[in-house]
Amino acid sequence: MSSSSSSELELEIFQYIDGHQSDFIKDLKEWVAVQSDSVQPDLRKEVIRMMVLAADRLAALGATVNSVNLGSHQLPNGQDLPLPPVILGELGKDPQNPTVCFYGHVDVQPAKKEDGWKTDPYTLTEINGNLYGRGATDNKGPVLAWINAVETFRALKLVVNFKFVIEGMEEAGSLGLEKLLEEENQCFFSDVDYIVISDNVWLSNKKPALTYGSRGNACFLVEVECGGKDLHSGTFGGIIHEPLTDLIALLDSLVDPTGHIQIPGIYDSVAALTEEERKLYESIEFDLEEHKKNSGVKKFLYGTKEEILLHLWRYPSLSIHGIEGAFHEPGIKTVIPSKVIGKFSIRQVPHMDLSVVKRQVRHLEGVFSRRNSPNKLKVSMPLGAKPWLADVNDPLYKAARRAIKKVFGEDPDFIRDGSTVPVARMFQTITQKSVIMFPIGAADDGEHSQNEKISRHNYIEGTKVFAAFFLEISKLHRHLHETSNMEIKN
Ligand SMILES: NCC(=O)N[C@@H](Cc1c[nH]cn1)C(=O)O
Ligand SMILES: [Zn+2]
Ligand SMILES: [Zn+2]
Repeated sequence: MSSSSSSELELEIFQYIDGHQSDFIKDLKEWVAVQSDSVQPDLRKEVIRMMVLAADRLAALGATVNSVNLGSHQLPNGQDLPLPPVILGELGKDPQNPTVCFYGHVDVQPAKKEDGWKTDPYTLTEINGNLYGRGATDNKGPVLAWINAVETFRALKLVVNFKFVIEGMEEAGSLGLEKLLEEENQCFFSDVDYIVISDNVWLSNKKPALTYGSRGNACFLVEVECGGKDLHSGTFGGIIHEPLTDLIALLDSLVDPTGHIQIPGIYDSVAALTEEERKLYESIEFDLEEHKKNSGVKKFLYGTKEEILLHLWRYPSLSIHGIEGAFHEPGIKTVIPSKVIGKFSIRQVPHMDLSVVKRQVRHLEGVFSRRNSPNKLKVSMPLGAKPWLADVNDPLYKAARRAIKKVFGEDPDFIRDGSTVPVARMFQTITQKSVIMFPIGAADDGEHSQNEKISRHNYIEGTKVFAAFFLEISKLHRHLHETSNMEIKN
């Protein structure tokens, strides 16, 4: 394809996308309306309903769709729960075209209006150019932006063969996905050239970014139990070892007020910071004040841009997420809970090893034994995801960078991400294909938070950037093949 016909095609595609904005937003509204929360067991049927909607959307594109049943999983309380199917889709089989596999997830984090949302989390609401709703940016918006970009091409001409992996358990750690990828490695993935994940967000509110690394995560449960029933604190308070008091002491032993993890040995295998890498951090544009404003907090643990980025991207962090069984509703209930479960996670970085971290967390047993408590302690790691790091010299990054420059008029930031997309490392290890993370959401989108949003601008321009990427990767792929064929002939 000549460059003039390619830019004509581009123009035609961009016009199509601009002309179909309201259809694309209508699609997102329909998806956001599904409470596909993979974290809360009683909403699992909604996740499964969401998978049907996503499969139907791909089928309407003309893709072949296979909804793969992953069976079920067991909750800590012993209850068996069905896993949502993973969708494997395929569109186009032209051997001249590169095959790009897209991954996205259509499950969401929990959301309730009472958590402090200004609008109903499951009703996509546009205010001042922002589309508010749970999943708007994480990750339903980007998944639909990709699908709509493909749709635009289908209406014109396919320059890429597409494959899709859409899952519904990402927010709960991508249960069952690794086994499926291993099983499909020689089949579904055999002819895939490139893998694109569009999840997470830019580093800034306005400047686009490409992500080349993400942290992993090890999630822990700490259960402390006394007897079989809750007790009156007037009748038993002062004469028993209370499970919640034990648990608070255990949780308090994990991290100090400076954010330093107190678990002995936890930093031992963290990759050493090279001078070259330190310099890289110095050159990254990052607005600390903007980031602070996005978070709503008054002060960060670190005062410089370099320290903040290092601690987000390439050092582990420990967060405490909640306590099951502890009375959390408004009002006063003078009870001693009999069983409480603390939840925390440790974000993993290269070269930490999940099994070593699991062993190191046994530090809690030592803390517990020093309390001489007769209560029962159980520590488990129900979930572990490894960190991911890609090579930015891969053609995928070149094509994505060109597409961003074309649509947004500037070069992207090259960033790592502090959060976890478990499939990134799985794809890399199992398929050995090139993987890119190509976010379209902005830093102030509020992933996992109240009032999550994607701006209309990012959603629509993000659709264009994906379309421009299809053209760029097809050009680059052809060029790479022509040069390698020439080298073989010579
Ligand atoms: N948008 C990616 C994301 O938010 N991923 C989750 C995945 C996860 C990690 N541990 C449990 N779930 C994240 O919290 O990073
Ligand atoms: Zn996500
Ligand atoms: Zn998420």
